[in-house]
Amino acid sequence: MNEVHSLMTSNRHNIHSAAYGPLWRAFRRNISSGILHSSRFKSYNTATKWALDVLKERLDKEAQLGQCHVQVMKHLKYTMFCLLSYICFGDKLDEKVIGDIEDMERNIILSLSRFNLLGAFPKLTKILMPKRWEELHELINNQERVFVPLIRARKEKQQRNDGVVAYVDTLLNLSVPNDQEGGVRRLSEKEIATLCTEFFNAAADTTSTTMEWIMANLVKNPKIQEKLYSEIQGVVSSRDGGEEGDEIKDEELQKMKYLKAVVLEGLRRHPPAHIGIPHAVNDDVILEGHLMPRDAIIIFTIAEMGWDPTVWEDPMEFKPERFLVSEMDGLDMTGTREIKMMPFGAGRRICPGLSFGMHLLEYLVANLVKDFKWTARMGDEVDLSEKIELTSIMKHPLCAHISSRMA
Ligand code: HEM
Repeated sequence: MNEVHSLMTSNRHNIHSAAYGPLWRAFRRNISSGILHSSRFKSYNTATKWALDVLKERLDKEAQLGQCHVQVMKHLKYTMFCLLSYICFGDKLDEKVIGDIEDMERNIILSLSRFNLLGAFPKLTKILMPKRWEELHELINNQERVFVPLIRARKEKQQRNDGVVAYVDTLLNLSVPNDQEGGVRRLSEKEIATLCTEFFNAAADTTSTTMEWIMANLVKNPKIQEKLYSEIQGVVSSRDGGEEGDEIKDEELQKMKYLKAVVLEGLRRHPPAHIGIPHAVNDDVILEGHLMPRDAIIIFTIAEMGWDPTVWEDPMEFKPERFLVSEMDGLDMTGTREIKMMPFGAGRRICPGLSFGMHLLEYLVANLVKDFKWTARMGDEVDLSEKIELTSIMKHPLCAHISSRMA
């Protein structure tokens, strides 16, 4: 792995990198059919419930301090880091450690594009840009300083068999082809640290950004929020007397068609990635009469697909009802049958976190709407202008007024 890949493996102008392929493929398989497969969701119940409690507590606290106004995004981000660190290392981490991971990942994201040139021309840039190389090494050292102790602690716990399967366990057990000597080998601690960064960066921003957009639209459209709340109440009030807890559970989420429609509409109207990660064509392909030459770089315009007026009526409006009509039943988001929208990409490189991402969005939206009424601040309009960072974020972050529904 070269130094630039040591920050994020998918930071690719290495799309063609044969040397990198096997490790990346093993990582993908490990996520989609292993740690984040839908059969595992139940085993994350403790983690998701904990993250939800942290989120509600933080929202409550800020609301009490600031006349019920909350800056939503910072809490969503922190919540995602709580949840992902639990899944990654198999336990609740301290606030300080979670904060360190969040800061470190943010620094990496913000500076990643500065290192593309180093990866493309390492020899030349080592002479011409020594400061930038120093900066890169500093980020890599920091990544290892934060993650390696956590990886080692997890390794020890794994030996004591605590009954939890953490993401890091699956990486410690992973075998990848050994390029130099043939056969297979285990991942080094440094490689595992890089894959942890990949995991946090792929999952935290995408999910929290989408959550913020959905909540902003629910604030802007009180009727949609009330319709969703009615659905939630309907499901919750039909609980058997014996059912415990006030949190909405997986089985209950399955019964909520309008909730799913709200989440899908959020992903269609505000996909966090406006364009996909660049892909390359393996061989010459003729597509609808156009030649795509071998090695051509292809970038899918994800947002434009979801806004196509020939496919979607009033595409720029937020209308979850469009997903309730029969033609939308079983909408294919994997690109296997058709592509109407592809917020998670499509085909072989589709997001391996699709099912988990959808599950999380439904779980968080349902529970936040069940417990709080979300409204705009007095005299304030929710502004849905966008700004592109790593993902497409709200130019004016959502600041909402919340009030407890229990009162
Ligand atoms: C709202 C939630 C999410 C959205 C909208 C989303 C979207 C995407 C998109 C558009 C891609 C690029 C696909 C392509 O190259 O064609 C991607 C890749 C990826 N996503 Fe997600 N994602 C989400 C959540 C997650 C989660 C929870 C994880 C868990 C770790 C995850 C892990 C990844 C990884 C590892 C890749 C790179 C896959 C590869 O290059 O082969 N994502 N995601």
